[in-house]
Amino acid sequence: MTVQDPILRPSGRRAVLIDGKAAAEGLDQAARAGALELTQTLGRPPCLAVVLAGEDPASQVYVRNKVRRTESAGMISVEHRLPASVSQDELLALIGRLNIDPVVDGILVQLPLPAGLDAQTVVQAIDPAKDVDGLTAASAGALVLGAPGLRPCTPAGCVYLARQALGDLTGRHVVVIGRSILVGKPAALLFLDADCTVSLAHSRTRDLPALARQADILIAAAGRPGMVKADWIRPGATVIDVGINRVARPDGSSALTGDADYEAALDIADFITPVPGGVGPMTIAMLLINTVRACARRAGLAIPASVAGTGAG
Ligand SMILES: NC(=O)C1=CN([C@@H]2O[C@H](COP(=O)(O)OP(=O)(O)OC[C@H]3O[C@@H](n4cnc5c(N)ncnc54)[C@H](OP(=O)(O)O)[C@@H]3O)[C@@H](O)[C@H]2O)C=CC1
Ligand SMILES: Nc1nc(=O)c2c([nH]1)NC[C@@H]1CN(c3ccc(C(=O)N[C@@H](CCC(=O)O)C(=O)O)cc3)C=[N+]21
Repeated sequence: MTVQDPILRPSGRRAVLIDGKAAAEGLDQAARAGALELTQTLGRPPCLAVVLAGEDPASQVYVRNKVRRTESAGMISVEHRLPASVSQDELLALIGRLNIDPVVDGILVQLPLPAGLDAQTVVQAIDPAKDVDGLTAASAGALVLGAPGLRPCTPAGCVYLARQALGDLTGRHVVVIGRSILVGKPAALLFLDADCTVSLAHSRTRDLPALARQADILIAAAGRPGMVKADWIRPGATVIDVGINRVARPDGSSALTGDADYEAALDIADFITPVPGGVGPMTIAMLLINTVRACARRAGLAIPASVAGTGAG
């Protein structure tokens, strides 16, 4: 598939949805096959430990789906839910225990952490061999250097979905909105690795709508519902919507929505990821794949063939 010249685009055609849920199911199968192979060799399944402090809504959605999918991929999921009042020292002590626990292969600390806790100190305490989120200095350094390592899951999912829609990404202009350590910054580096030309935008960027309009691929990762308007999107562009925002409905219930004005974007973009059903499921798929990889590496085994060509890095 290629992006069509906007002039040739038949009027009235709507954007093609990039089905993150279906892509994630395929990757989950690969992770499952890898987990089975490791279980047979090691006599125990790969194990992911998740630390959730406080009540961030996007994190709650993540944890719910992650536990289910880790288990259905034949891996063990251990959850550590802590109150928002947990101290930095308690959190560091827990990570210390998980680091030395021989049957824990992956450690993920949900971000953002509650106020008063220093996310950098906590994340950097994770053993890089277990850093399935790809956030430690060792993983981030490997990403910058182009060395092998565990890559951040959400950005890896964005690249995967962009490739699925567009094929080779060489030379495409990618505008990433958001520069967090979790999403925006590593996304910029991964698209750079895919030979894209990358602009990294943030809250101090001047004339963001004009910059966004130059994007062949627009990555929306600001956490601002509806921020990306129709006139921010170049006709024929691909929109990858990372935002997971819980918004109140008039009837008092709540819905998940992304950072793009989705309905309006459908008339302008050629390809778009929905929320839900886009990047979110891919994040979990990449996490499962990273857990299989971490488990194999820690045991000194080859990466199982089923996951070797997937993910990033
Ligand atoms: N789908 C998924 O799997 C995942 C989804 N998410 C979601 O993605 C979103 C972003 O997450 P995360 O990166 O952790 O969030 P952060 O809050 O850590 O970072 C947000 C970034 O967006 C920038 N930003 C905020 N407002 C604006 C604005 N008005 N104009 C331009 N830039 C802006 C900020 O700029 P500055 O640095 O200048 O402050 C910052 O760099 C959230 O909705 C989160 O829930 C996150 C992880 C995974
Ligand atoms: N250290 C860390 N790493 C993260 O990757 C991380 C994090 N902290 N904190 C929170 C955000 C958010 N996040 C999501 C992942 C998947 C879905 C997900 O499964 N979304 C489904 C939701 C479906 C539904 O349940 O409604 C979808 O979009 O289709 C959501 C949100 C990961 N994050």
